[in-house]
Amino acid sequence: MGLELYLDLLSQPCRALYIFARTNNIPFEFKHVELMKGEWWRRGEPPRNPPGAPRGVLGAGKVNMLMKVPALKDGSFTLAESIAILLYLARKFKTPDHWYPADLQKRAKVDEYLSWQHVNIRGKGSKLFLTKVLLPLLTGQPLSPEKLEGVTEELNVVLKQFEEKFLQDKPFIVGNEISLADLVALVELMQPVGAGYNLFEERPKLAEWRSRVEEAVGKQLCQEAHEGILNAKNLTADKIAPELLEHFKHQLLKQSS
Ligand SMILES: N[C@@H](CCC(=O)N[C@@H](CS)C(=O)NCC(=O)O)C(=O)O
Repeated sequence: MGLELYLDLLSQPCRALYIFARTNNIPFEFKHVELMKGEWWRRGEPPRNPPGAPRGVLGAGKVNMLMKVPALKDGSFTLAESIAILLYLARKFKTPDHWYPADLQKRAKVDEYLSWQHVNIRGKGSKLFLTKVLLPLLTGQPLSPEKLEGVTEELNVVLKQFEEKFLQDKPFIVGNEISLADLVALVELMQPVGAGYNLFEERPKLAEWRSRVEEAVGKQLCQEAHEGILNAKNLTADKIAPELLEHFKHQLLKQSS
């Protein structure tokens, strides 16, 4: 059995894997897990999965023990966590060195960004997306300008750090060539763009970096991977599984309290 990747391209880490695998000609079977339909949600455990409810594509934890996307299955081997999966693919398929350089210090700089981004770029970008796109669907009310300003400001703080501390004046995060750090950064930065906050507009340095990253992996591939998220502004509540809406409601209310 060949390599399987369980993905939904609305998810940032899934897009990173998809683009990485495609741009490096890594053969894989695309297993689509529809997040908005709550497929991942059916974990086989109450109260999330009432008795008799269908099991999701992730097979109640058999493919990803954490029941999230992305997930990898390679024969009988399974793996969770996008960064671990990216590294597994880079090593197994011996992708070009620049993605995860053998040079000790260059590699450490990739690791530095990958370690930082989780609660910073990813955390704040996801929060803006959930607040701007999903919260109004849950409450049926437009978002208050104060709330929007608050989450946007949190994101702006980490964007400034990204630009000034990580990117500086280099073409890519680790110098002259694209690495996993750039790819992971790009997919995360596109999430707020999908929510209607075009953060590149007033940041020419980031906009130029974005073009370089897209050029390096292929503009068409990037466009294809981001098509869904760039239409996310048009999401309506009826497209989202009710249990998922309920979950997000709790999550967002907790975050904003
Ligand atoms: N740290 C994980 C994050 C995975 C993750 O949060 N996936 C989301 C989609 S972006 C998901 O499956 N959410 C469903 C859930 O939280 O149960 C990774 O990088 O793979």
